[in-house]
Amino acid sequence: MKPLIKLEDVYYKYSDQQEDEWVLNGVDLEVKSGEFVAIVGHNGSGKSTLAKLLNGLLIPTEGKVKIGGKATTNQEELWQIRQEVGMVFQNPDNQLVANIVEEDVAFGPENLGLPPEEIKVRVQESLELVNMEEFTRHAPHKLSGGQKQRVAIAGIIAMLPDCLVFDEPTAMLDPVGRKEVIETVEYLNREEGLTIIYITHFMNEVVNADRILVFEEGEIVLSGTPAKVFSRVEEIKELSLDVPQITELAYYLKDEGLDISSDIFTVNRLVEEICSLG
Ligand SMILES: Nc1ncnc2c1ncn2[C@@H]1O[C@H](COP(=O)(O)OP(=O)(O)OP(=O)(O)O)[C@@H](O)[C@H]1O
Repeated sequence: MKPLIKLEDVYYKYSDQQEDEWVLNGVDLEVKSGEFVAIVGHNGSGKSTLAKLLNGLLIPTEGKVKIGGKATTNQEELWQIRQEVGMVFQNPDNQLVANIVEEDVAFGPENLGLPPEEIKVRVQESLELVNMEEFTRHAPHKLSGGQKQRVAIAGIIAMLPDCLVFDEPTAMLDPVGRKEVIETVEYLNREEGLTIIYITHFMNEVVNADRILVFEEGEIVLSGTPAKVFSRVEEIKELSLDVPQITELAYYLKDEGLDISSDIFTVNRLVEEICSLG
């Protein structure tokens, strides 16, 4: 099966950068349809730039970005690519455009020129998918951060994309909002089969991803399942990143000689492992 997303030797630099100063430095990547891929890396490592390349907001300086076989460098296909790859950014306030939730979600489909009956169905279904159907007639500015972000997600999925790219969608939210958003993302991936690219600084948000890519200076320096990536505690720390606290605790307990697994992401699992030691 062809990958949904393919990056072929992608280099990127902004116009004000020096000749040899690459923000992305030869990135090769394939993402299959239905995969949940997390991207982590410290500030300035190129994550947001990569996100913007995925739906043609930016075009590679060198190399190619292909979505379902279509290259973002091909102007005629860009419109199609932008429908297939939906973007969700950090600040929900910047993504909400209307005064009533249902009008906000309808904005994208209306711009596609769809018939009103179809728009109505899409709005209803999208709000149900993010668990916000009770707020159809509410004013978006009166919602909590997590609720606003879920309305923003509904507005994107009403366009029926194949892939959702999240660029630090929980950075401005409190712990409750963060939980709401990550549960919604996981649900859309697991139950609706949407392909997810999820950029974050919070490692505990991506323990259920299929794959984690660690970025450093515009390159993928580490990749694999959460179990594989998080077991490299020292390497991750050298990159100024954190592993989930509970994984780190398990790592040091194991280092002290406790016979437990290295892929522990939850408190319950650590408790079980320790109790089973007898
Ligand atoms: N519009 C721009 N013009 C010039 N340079 C930029 C622009 N946007 C980003 N950069 C530079 O590109 C590099 C990568 O930035 P990018 O935002 O992709 O990193 P990031 O990993 O997403 O960082 P963060 O975690 O802080 O969001 C940084 O050095 C940044 O200063």
